[in-house]
Amino acid sequence: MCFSDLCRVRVALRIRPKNTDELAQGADFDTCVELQPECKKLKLKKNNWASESYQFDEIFGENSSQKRIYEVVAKPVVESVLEGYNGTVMAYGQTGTGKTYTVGQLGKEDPSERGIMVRALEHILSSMSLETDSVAVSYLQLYLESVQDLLAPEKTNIPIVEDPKTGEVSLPGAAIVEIKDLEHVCQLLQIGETNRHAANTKMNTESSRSHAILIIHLQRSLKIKEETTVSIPSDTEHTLPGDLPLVLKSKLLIVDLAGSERIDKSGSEGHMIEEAKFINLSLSSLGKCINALAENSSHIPTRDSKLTRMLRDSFGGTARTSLVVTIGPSARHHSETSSTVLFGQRAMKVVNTIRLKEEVDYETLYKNVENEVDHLTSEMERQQKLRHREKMQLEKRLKESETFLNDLKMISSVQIENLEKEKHQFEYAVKRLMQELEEKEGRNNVLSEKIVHLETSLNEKKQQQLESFSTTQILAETTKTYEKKMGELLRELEEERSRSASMKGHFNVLEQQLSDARSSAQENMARELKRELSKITQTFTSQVHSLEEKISQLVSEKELIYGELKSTQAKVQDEASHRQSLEAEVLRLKRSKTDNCVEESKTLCGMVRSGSGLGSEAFMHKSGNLKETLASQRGTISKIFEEVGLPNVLALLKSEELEVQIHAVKVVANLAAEDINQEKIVEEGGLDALLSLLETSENTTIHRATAGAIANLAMNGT
Ligand SMILES: Nc1ncnc2c1ncn2[C@@H]1O[C@H](COP(=O)(O)OP(=O)(O)OP(=O)(O)O)[C@@H](O)[C@H]1O
Repeated sequence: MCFSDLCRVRVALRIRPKNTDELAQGADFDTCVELQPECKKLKLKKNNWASESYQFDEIFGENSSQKRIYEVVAKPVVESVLEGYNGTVMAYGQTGTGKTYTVGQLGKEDPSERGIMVRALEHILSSMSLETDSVAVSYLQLYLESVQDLLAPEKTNIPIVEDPKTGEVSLPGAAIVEIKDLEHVCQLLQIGETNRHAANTKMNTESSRSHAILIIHLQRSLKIKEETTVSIPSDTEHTLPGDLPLVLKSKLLIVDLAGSERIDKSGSEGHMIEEAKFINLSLSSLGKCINALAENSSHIPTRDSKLTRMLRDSFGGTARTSLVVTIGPSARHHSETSSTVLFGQRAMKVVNTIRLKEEVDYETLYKNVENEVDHLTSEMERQQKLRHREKMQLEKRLKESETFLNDLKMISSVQIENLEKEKHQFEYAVKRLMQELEEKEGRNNVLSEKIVHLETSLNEKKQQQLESFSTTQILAETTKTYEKKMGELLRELEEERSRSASMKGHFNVLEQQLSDARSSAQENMARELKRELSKITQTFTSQVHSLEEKISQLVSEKELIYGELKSTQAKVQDEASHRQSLEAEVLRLKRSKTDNCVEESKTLCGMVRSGSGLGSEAFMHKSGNLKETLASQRGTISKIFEEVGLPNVLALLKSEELEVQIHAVKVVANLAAEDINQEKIVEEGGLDALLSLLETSENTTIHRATAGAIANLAMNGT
């Protein structure tokens, strides 16, 4: 990428202050310059005859500071160099007029004395970043047409090479030292100054016989975007991928030319004359080139001297160029001053075509690519090693996994077999438990049925026992009544016996009377009495017989009742024991059922969730049913009682049909069980009816029911 611009060589004139030596030479120190600084014009005087005025870009008088000269002369060039253009700042003038002072003064003790070289580097360093940009210097001197390295004095005869295509001048072999900071700059310039060959001349003992050239190489980094088409010097277009390290390369030449004086004037002798010839050759060659450029000549004799070859770019080239021409004020040096002024005037006519050139930093690019290749190679090797290691590890793991898998398979097959066995065992156990459960359920059902049955029978037994107990009570009562009756009968018998005895006494009396009557002839009467007696006797005997029969009947009945009582008591006892055993059995069965249920629930826990729900619930249900039946019977009887009426029911006790009697007596017995009915039954003659039924009936059911009813009535307090 190139940008071109026309730029005239700028020329400033600097007038050195009056020299102390010159002043010492005479109070009439004559000057040859007439200065008009504000119009930047100078007139040269000779023998008080002033010549025409010469105009310069800037004229610095005796009191001009180093700083001012830098800012006017060098600063624009330095700024241009920082932008990427080449630049040149030169000092041209007679020996001792202050070229070195203007350009190379280090100003170690007084910074204000610093010349253009130090100030330019200071300016450049402050304007660049040394992280991305670089500043390097070469410090050379051209002495007797030989280029020497002031930073490496052993390097002499350094060739000057021109790029045939670009015209770029380079000095291969010259040291290029990268600058770190200003201190480093001063050190390098000091080294260069020390090494600069200086020959004593008559005019100036410290006069520079060589041309000193400081080359400052600048490289500033630029970045361009991807896929940018870049024109590169090989005239081929390349599309370079990625960010390219583009750079702006520029260089600044600061040249402190050797004195431009005439040989005879400088007083050079022998070796010195040779020096002066070469110096003048370079300078005259430079002057010729400038003349040719100023006259737009087609031929520029740059190849005539090494100086013009080195400065090829500075005049008529692509560099922005500033020239400081230095003159002394003394009239004695009028001709040198005049030639210097004319040199400057010609130089002002030279126009350069400054050109900005960006180029790919192939060195950096190469380094970057090389680094990238190194990095990629090492990364590739690392990756290969890593992959190899990973492969080895994976193979190892694969083997381990295979072994593990085989082991696992074996273990799994054994476990599967064991599990199969266990499964079969469990299935068998479950089946067995299910069977047991079913059996237990069956047993429970049977037990529940048994319980229900036993409950029913127990209730019946209870009822029977209750009835037996009532019968026993009735029998006891009846026995008591009979005993009482028997006592009464026995008393009657005793009375009869006593009456009989008294009758016997009376009979004896009568027999005595009879015998007396016999004796006294009252035989008729006796017969009468005898008949009467036999009647009485018969009556009595029959009465006695009947009584005795009654007694014997009562005794037999009593014995019968006793027997029945005993058998009833035995029955009651049996039934009581039977009931106890039944209750015990019921309890046992309940317990057994509860145990079975617990066992069932334990057995089926987590396997089969089921329950019969029978047993006690069923028993309760049955028991409830029984109670309900009794209650309903009682209700029915009460209904019959209310509807039929008690006298009618009692009348049925005397029915000739046994079934009717049985039902009637059961009704009465049930009624007699209720307290509220008892008095009514007695009032209605029920007790007598029951007693007569007990006497007359031979049916045991009637006996039992009647006895129960009598017992209930007998228990009534009232
Ligand atoms: N503007 C100035 N102010 C003060 N002193 C100056 C000035 N110019 C030159 N000098 C002094 O004059 C002397 C000669 O200067 P300088 O060496 O710079 O001349 P020169 O042109 O470089 O000579 P040569 O060509 O022989 O090297 C030095 O001592 C320098 O300090």
